[in-house]
Amino acid sequence: MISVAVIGAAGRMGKTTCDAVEAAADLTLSARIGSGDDLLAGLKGAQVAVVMTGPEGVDDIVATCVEQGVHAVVGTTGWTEAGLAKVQAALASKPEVGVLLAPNFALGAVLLMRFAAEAAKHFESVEVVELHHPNKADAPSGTARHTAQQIAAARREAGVAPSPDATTAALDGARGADVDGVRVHSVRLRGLVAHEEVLLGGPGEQLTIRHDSFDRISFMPGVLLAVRQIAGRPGLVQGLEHYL
Ligand SMILES: NC(=O)C1=CN([C@@H]2O[C@H](COP(=O)(O)OP(=O)(O)OC[C@H]3O[C@@H](n4cnc5c(N)ncnc54)[C@H](OP(=O)(O)O)[C@@H]3O)[C@@H](O)[C@H]2O)C=CC1
Ligand SMILES: O=C(O)C1=N[C@H](C(=O)O)C[C@H](O)C1
Repeated sequence: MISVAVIGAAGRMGKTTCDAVEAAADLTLSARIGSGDDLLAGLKGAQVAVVMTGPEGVDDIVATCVEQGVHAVVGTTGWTEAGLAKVQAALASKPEVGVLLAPNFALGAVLLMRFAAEAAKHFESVEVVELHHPNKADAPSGTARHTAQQIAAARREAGVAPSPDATTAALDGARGADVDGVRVHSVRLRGLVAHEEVLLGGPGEQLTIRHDSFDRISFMPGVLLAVRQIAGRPGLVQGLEHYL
C-alpha cells in the first residue's frame, strides 16, 4: 500500500486525483490538503504527495515535501527558473527523494509531444496552439512550453532553420509567445478543458497533430503511474515521458 497526500485537494485536479487514489486498491489517501491547512501535519505518514495547486508558492510546497522525505508528483504548471532552483537545492540534501514535474499526465498529450518533435524535423514551419478553459491561471500552458522546447531541441539537433516569418506585428502578442524560437498561441474559451494543436507546414502541405482532454479523468492513469513509480526514481525529472 502506498500512502498518498493530495495538495490542492479542493481544486479541479485535486478532487479528481483524490477520487482516483481512493478507487485504487494499492493506494491509500492519507490527507486532503487545501490552502488553509497545515502542510507539515498533512504530510505526516505520506510516502507520496500529489501536488495540484496553482503556480503561486508551489516551489515552497515541493521543497517542503522533499525536506520531509516525501516524494512529489507535481502537476502544477507555471514554474520559474528560481522555483526549480529551490527544489534542486532541497534535493541536494535529500538525494533519495523523487520529484516529477509533469506538465501533462495524459498519455495522448505525451505522445503528441513525441510525434510533434519527430515531425518538426521534416517541415519548414511549425507553430503551437494551446486551448484551455478560461479559469486557467498561466499562459502559455505548461504542456505547450514543453512541446515547443522538445520541438526546438529536435530541430536544433537536425540542423533545421527557424520557421520563416516576414511579418511585423502591428500589435503586441499578435504572433504569440516565442518559446525557444517556436511561436505558441494561447486560447481561453468557456466550454474547453485542455487541448493542443501543433501545426506543421511545408511547400503545398500541412500536417496537424491535435490532442484533446475532454475530461480531467484523462490525466489520472498518468498520475497513478507516477505515484507507483516515483520511489524508484530519485532526483528531479521533468516530463512523464521519462516514466513511460
Ligand atoms: N499536469 C497535468 O496533467 C495537469 C496540470 N494541471 C495544472 O494543475 C494546476 C491546478 O489546476 P486546477 O485544478 O485546474 O486549479 P484549481 O484552481 O481548480 O485548483 C488549485 C487548488 O489549489 C489550492 N491551493 C492553492 N494554494 C495552495 C496551498 N498553498 N496549499 C494547498 N492548496 C493550495 C487552491 O485552493 P484555494 O482555491 O483555496 O486557493 C485550489 O483548490 C494548474 O497549475 C494546472 O495548470 C491541470 C490539469 C492537468
Ligand atoms: O490548467 C489546466 O487545465 C491544464 N494545465 C496543464 C498545462 O498547463 O499544460 C495541463 C493541461 O493542459 C491542463
